[in-house]
Amino acid sequence: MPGQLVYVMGPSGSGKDSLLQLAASRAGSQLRLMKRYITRSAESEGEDAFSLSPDAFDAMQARGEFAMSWRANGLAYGIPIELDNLLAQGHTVLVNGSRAYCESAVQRYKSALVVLVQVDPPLLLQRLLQRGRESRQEITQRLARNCALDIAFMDRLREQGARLVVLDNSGDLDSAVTQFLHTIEQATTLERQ
Ligand SMILES: Nc1ncnc2c1ncn2[C@@H]1O[C@H](COP(=O)(O)OP(=O)(O)O)[C@@H](O)[C@H]1O
Ligand SMILES: O=P(O)(O)OC[C@H]1O[C@H](OP(=O)(O)OP(=O)(O)O)[C@H](O)[C@@H]1O
Repeated sequence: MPGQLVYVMGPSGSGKDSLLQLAASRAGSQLRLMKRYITRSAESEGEDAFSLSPDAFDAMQARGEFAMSWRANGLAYGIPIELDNLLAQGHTVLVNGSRAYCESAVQRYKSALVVLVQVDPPLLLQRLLQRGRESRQEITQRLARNCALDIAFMDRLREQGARLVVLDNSGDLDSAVTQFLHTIEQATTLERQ
């Protein structure tokens, strides 16, 4: 039985990492959360990711050790090729993705469930400030990225036949995670019928 990729994306600060961590802890072994390789200092708060230098990242990429990779926010992000093994073994795998990369992701993983996390815009700045990981300038750049992204990607994803779900995380995290897990359950049940 093939596995299911759940590709989660959304603006910085929308709560992707929080949703993924809590969903993975609630679901236990039923879900696998891919740990990312990011050229971000290991000291940075928040996401449990492998930290590596840009040169080390480029070397991994050159060796084909990433199933997916992209660059944004002055950083490089890699999803290890182990993802393909987990999917082949039938696992449901969660990935913290990128909106700018999502069309490439769906081209490679055609049955992916794409979850766009959304938050009321006024909340976004508040949450990024609350997280306290980025400088005010970096926060401004991340918010500006949202405006620069071509929102037609959602229509293009649907034209590609992608399964796209929008998840609102403006309320409490627990409710959003419950909705997220329910969405995954529905998608994996449908996929396997
Ligand atoms: N539903 C929520 N309610 C309140 N705070 C939240 C919620 N979801 C996430 N947060 C907080 O908002 C900040 C950004 O969340 P994070 O998961 O890092 O977002 P992303 O990974 O999308 O950048 C963090 O400080 C996190 O604790
Ligand atoms: O193309 P975009 O949708 O804008 O995403 C760009 C990158 O930013 C986010 O990661 P990161 O962990 O650096 O930021 P975040 O935790 O603040 O989302 C996201 O996971 C992507 O890797």
